[in-house]
Amino acid sequence: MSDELKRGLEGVLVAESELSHVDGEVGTLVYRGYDIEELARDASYEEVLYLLWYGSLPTREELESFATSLADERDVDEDVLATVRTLADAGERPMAALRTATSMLSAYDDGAEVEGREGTLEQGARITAKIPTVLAAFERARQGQPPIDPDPELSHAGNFLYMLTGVEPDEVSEETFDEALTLHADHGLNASTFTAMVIGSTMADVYSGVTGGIGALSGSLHGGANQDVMELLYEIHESDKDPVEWVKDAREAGRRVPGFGHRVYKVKDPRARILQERLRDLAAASGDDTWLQYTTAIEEYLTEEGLVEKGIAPNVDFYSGSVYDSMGIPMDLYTPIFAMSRVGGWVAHVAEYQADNRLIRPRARYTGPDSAEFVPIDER
Ligand SMILES: CC(=O)SCCNC(=O)CCNC(=O)[C@H](O)C(C)(C)COP(=O)(O)OP(=O)(O)OC[C@H]1O[C@@H](n2cnc3c(N)ncnc32)[C@H](O)[C@@H]1OP(=O)(O)O
Ligand SMILES: O=C([O-])CC(=O)C(=O)O
Repeated sequence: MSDELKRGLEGVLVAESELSHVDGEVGTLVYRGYDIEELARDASYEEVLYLLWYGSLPTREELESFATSLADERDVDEDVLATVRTLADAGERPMAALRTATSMLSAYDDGAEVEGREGTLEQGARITAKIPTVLAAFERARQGQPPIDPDPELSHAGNFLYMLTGVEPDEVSEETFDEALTLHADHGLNASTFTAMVIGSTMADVYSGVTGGIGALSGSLHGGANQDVMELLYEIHESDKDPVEWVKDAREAGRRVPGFGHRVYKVKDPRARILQERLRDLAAASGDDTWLQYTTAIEEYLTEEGLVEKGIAPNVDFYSGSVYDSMGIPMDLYTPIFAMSRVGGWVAHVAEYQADNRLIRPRARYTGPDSAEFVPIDER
């Protein structure tokens, strides 16, 4: 047994997976061998889910049947919607509300019809289908509005935007959002996926794994950074400072730049590259390139400063927020939207891991005292 301490489990190999591969030196990401750029451009989120869950890209017929069965699961029980309203009234943060509501969904799931991998995928599909409904209902409740019923005729991406606003999205918004969902669907053993896997490795149900995954994703070192980036951009905007000056000051004050740095990527994240392109398209279409200017200026400055050379480059969270903001989506929904996509990866990894399961249980080096004399409470 090796006694080498690997803080943060950096580089530790704990499983084999066919699902996705991140090449951090070159800056590529593939899902089951398919390059993320191609999938983002040419495949829908539903196709990507099918690929991750069932192992191959679907035929047209398979996709139609899969997308229909997913859309049929979008309705959420009235009790869960009532809880969502209660949470909104209490001022709960959307990511925490999503965590609570996702956990509650299990009370209204009669269980999988089959056992094992297929059962995990069956329940995982229900969770994946219902998360957008929960999230949109939460946002509507915060605005004092009733929820909008899901429309089974719309795509996963299109239906979410519709439930948020009550207006069917235009083609560009739907496609851009669908692309963002594809980009966020899976990413090796990131912290939230590992969390879901650890939970799954005890043979707990997939609701527990997904609920844990949401919790892990919410933190500022992981998915929470997309909201932090947008808050930073607004802070800069409202300060009337030049973005580069602002970042200089922040760095001098010892602040990390959210949306930069990654455990695996030592070069720019390919998803950041694609999202930056989408931001460019959205800015050209709207005539407002404020966020594009700010983010590009910050990236250029940090590149000149040698940060990128040191391997601290833009990650997916650096550009996603500006894309969502350009689509009029509130800032604190960005991380829940990440979860709405990543649930596909969590479910896929739990199903894959449980098929050849071994309890995940590492160890810590004990650094406490060897022995201590117990003193009864009244004598301390
Ligand atoms: C979807 C995702 O989860 S993508 C990641 C989203 N998170 C963020 O964007 C938050 C900002 N980034 C970070 O905090 C980090 O880069 C992490 C947590 C993502 C990865 O970090 P780790 O692999 O654990 O690296 P670690 O935290 O040890 O940092 C290594 C060095 O890079 C520096 N560094 C890392 N990220 C940044 C950053 N964003 N800004 C400035 N310096 C940074 C650290 O200060 C450290 O420098 P040092 O060795 O001189 O002390
Ligand atoms: O892989 C990671 O550590 C974080 C990340 O980019 C993701 O989860 O998408």
